[in-house]
Amino acid sequence: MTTPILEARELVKVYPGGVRAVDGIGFAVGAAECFGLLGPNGAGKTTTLEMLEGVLAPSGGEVHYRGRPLDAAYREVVGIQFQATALQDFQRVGEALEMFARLYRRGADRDELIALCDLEPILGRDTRRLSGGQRQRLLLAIALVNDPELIFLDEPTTGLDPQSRRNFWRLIERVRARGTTIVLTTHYMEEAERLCDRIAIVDHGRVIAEGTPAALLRAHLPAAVVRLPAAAWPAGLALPEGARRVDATLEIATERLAPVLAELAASGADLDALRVSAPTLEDLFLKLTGHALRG
Ligand SMILES: Nc1ncnc2c1ncn2[C@@H]1O[C@H](COP(=O)(O)OP(=O)(O)OP(=O)(O)O)[C@@H](O)[C@H]1O
Repeated sequence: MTTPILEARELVKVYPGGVRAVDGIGFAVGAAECFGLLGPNGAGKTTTLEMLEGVLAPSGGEVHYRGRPLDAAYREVVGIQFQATALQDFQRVGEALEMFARLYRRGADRDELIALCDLEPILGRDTRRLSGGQRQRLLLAIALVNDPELIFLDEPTTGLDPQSRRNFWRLIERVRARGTTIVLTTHYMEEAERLCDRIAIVDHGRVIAEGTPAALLRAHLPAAVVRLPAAAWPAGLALPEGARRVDATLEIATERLAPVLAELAASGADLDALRVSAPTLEDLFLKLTGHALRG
């Protein structure tokens, strides 16, 4: 990791009524890094993010920015992607941008921001008449309006169709390429794998694993899983080493694919229905928690 810019230290949040939403979360985010909090609904991601943003007071622990506790100057250097409810009725896209820009001393170059977030074609559009993807682009531009060093995105693509989600990913990649530090929450493992340099997997208010997606997968799961219908395997022939039957499928988890494929080819088995897959963060989550990410 590069120099930490943001640190969560033993954060705890107990809501009135006793819900312990965050139960001792700690991690550090490097400058210019895209850091993801990945976890199922109710895991405590939003609560953690709001404490990092400085909008929710922790019940325990601290947030440090550049090595010091948060202070009044913090809101000038961070950008928060608000919910659509922050937009006012009878407001056009360009007007919304200007209204938010007036709240800060620092400001991004307006034309650059419009180009970055692809807002030119919809500047005159009523903010109530935007598609889901257009609304998210506007809310991202608003998060960037004070030219922040660090932005927070809470489930930025939830509810978007797959095409708009991919478009939004490209936009986040552009923002990251400019050197802006990004902290986001998501329950889409594909989003975390694609966008995040490092992730913390959160469950029941705690971090259960942290690292780069690739390192986490390498540490906990085989490099590849080969699957073949069990019926395709020649009767009487011993199963390949490491193979196990899962219902009507033969599964071989392996670190080295080539010898496994060579053995299968030599066996005379019908390989037409053979499938090779790389484990995903979803598999990892299932392995670490015993329950599915989307469940
Ligand atoms: N204002 C609140 N008062 C009481 N309990 C709350 C409050 N906000 C959240 N919670 C509870 O805290 C826990 C964590 O919620 P949180 O929204 O942080 O999780 P999350 O991982 O962001 O989930 P989601 O993806 O559904 O937003 C949940 O059990 C939730 O019901």
